[in-house]
Amino acid sequence: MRASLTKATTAVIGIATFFVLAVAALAIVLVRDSRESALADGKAQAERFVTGAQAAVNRSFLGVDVLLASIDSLLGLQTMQLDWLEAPLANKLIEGATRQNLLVRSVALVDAEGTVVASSDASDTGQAMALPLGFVTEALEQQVSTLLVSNPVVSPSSSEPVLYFARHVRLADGHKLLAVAEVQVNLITAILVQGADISQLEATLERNNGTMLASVPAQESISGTQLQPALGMTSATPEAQEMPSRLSKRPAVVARRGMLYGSLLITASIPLDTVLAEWRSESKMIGGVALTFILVIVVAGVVGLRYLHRMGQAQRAITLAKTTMDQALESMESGFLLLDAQRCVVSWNRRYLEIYPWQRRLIAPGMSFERMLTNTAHELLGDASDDERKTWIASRMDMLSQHLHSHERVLPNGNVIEITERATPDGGVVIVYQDVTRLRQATAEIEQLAFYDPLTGLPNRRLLTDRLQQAITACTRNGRRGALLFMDLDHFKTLNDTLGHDVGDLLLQQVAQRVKACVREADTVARLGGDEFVVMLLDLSLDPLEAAQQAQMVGDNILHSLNQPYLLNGTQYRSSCSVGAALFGDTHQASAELLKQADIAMYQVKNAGRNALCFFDPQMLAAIQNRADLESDLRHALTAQQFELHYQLQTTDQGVPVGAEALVRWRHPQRGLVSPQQFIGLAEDTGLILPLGHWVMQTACAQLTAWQATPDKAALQLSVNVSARQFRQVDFVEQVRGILRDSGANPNLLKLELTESLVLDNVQDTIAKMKQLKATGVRFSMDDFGTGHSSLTYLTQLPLDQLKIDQSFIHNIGVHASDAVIVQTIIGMANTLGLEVIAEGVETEAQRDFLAAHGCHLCQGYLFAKPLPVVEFEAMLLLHEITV
Ligand SMILES: Nc1nc2c(ncn2[C@@H]2O[C@H](COP(=O)(O)OP(=O)(O)OP(=O)(O)O)[C@@H](O)[C@H]2O)c(=O)[nH]1
Repeated sequence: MRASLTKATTAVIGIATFFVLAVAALAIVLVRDSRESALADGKAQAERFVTGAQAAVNRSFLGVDVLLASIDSLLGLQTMQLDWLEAPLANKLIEGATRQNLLVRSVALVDAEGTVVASSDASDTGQAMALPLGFVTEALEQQVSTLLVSNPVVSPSSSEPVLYFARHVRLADGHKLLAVAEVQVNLITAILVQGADISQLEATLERNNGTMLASVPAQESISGTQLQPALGMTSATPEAQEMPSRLSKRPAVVARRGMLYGSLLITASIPLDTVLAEWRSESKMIGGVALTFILVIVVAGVVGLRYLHRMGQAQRAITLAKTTMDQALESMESGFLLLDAQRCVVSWNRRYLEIYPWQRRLIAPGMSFERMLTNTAHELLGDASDDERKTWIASRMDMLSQHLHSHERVLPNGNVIEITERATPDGGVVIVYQDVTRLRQATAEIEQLAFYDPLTGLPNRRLLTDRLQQAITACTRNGRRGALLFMDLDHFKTLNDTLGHDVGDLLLQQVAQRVKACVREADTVARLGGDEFVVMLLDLSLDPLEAAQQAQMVGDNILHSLNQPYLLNGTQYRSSCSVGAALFGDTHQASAELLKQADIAMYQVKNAGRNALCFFDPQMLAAIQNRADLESDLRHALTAQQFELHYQLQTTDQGVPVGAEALVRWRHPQRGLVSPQQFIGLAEDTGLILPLGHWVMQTACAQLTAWQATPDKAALQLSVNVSARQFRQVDFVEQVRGILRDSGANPNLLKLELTESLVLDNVQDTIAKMKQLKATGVRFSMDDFGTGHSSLTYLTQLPLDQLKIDQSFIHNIGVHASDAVIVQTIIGMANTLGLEVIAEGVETEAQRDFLAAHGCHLCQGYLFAKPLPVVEFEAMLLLHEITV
């Protein structure tokens, strides 16, 4: 393409140059020819002129010659002697003859001395005639009388330049006389010009030796002088020549003609300026036209070259764009195949051949796509019959014609190729092949992560919910039943805590395997998280009872399977699980609702002792709903100031008040007074125990401060229960100190009651915190003592002040002998350790007496007082009603 452009450029330059040269050459030829012709015309004109002048001057000179020659016979000189000549008569005769000739001014007859013998002007007779020197002698010495013409001289009579013409005549006595005619030069020049009107013409009458006799224009200054070069006579009618003009010496065409009279000739010079004047304007015109042509050719050439240059630029741009496009296509991550409107291959890229390596040996521009498909069919459908292959090819061609845009194919190597087809404006098709193997793998992985539990590979909550919703819809439609088994491993936390999280994971994986083995393929086993699994059973009986039996059977199988020993990292382990079951299919329920039902049933099993299966009971749902409502109310109770403290008296066995236990009460606007048994557990589960505990501590300390101001109550101690969560707070010690500081209560009167389980949970932390608080004066009592696994070891380490015997033992005094023994032991232990001991739940005098008899002199119980609001409590103290 580039070479052809270069050729075209060269051709344009060549053609333009050729035409320019041709026009220039033609112009030069025309100009030269025209010059030649102008010169020829000029020469012809000069020759015509000189020929005419020659004839005219010859005629005039002949007239003068005849006049002079006739003098002889006119005067009869041949028959007379000189003495016989009668001058007056001769004068008259001569005058008469002279008058016949217009050219001649006068004619005289002179002797050898130059004296006028007779003359047309009678006055001259006898006078010496002023002839040029030697003229008379030369004329007389002629052997044969011929006309002799003198050089120009100024006539003495007319003072004008004249020429003298002379011829001698012989007298009878042998004397020679000379007949002389005087002719004015200007008359000769007039004859010479003949009225011709040739611009800047120079005409001369001269001798062969160059002596000029007359000229046009008249040149008196050089008249008689010799013109150079002397032209002489070469031929009778020599051609005109280019040479300097005779007078002004300017370049000219010069023609000449010899006269009848020997040595005289006539020249005509026409300057080249005149000759070539017309040629010059013609040349200018030719030059102008040629120049115009040349300009047109040059402009056309330049336009052509510019067009070619632009074409070259456009071609370079196209080439660059094509190269860029080719590079882009080659570096494309996708395969690319371009088909024309006839579905034949136009182009493809490297990636296409990487995806379809078997096309390498076959593909070629112009090959039909159908043929390529035949090749592909052999690779993709190795075992297929010819008919199957043909069908495959036909369907593929069909797809191509329909422009389905995008579809996928799996190659024999497992790669997934997405094929996208787009129609091109010229009816062809661009097919893009993208390897989406990784994308599909990633999608599958994402799906796995989104819908499956990574630990067990089981469907997760999301997928279960989805499938459950579908199953509920399907069951509602076909009337069949399904069941949901909600499973939670028993005491799984203990396994985690004892053998570690990794071992816990192993158990979860084995549980997943075992549960899967207990159900059919169509059923779903999912892990919700932690140790919670759900089994969704499908296609159970239409009859609800039968369906429940089928679910029970599967559930029992699962329980049995999970009860079998596990081998976890070489350690044998036994586990069980609790299963809650819920049937679905009779009405359309939300999946969340069903899950909740099965969950409730599972909690029922947990409460009932675990390792069993229980179907969902609607009453249980009501209880749970109630608990949820209570929780919601509890959250608002603090801000709504619905809590209050009641105080239960602590006294000596003699009824002397020593203090009180602060007990929290919830006065609900609708429910009335809610007992702590109903809400303390809930507050602990929800974490609300923390703000509640803080409020109790603040209120109790404020009360202590208030009592300090009244002498009868200033010594009362106040016991406050502390929950485990509250005590475990990192800043618990700080909180108590802060409350004491803010309230101004005496720390020695504040007694914190801790349970055995709290203390045992983290003995070291408990001791540390107790010691810190003890340092500020706070006292400690061990609540519910005797119910836990108390050991002497930690009792000795704890900075306790008091043991509080649990009311269950007090209640059984006199009922179970063993409990009475326990009470005695506790009292003994307290005495041994130097601790105070107090009994709670003292309701009878017998109990009080038993306790007093065995050394426990502090009591709390209905026998002395019930828990009372502060006003009533204080009123009770005032009335001293304690008279037991
Ligand atoms: N190993 C392991 N433990 C987990 C995982 N997810 C949650 N857990 C633990 O599973 C335990 C679940 O305990 P719960 O079901 O609440 O209590 P439990 O000990 O099984 O007691 P019950 O269910 O009342 O019998 C918690 O200790 C969680 O920390 C997990 O992916 N792997």
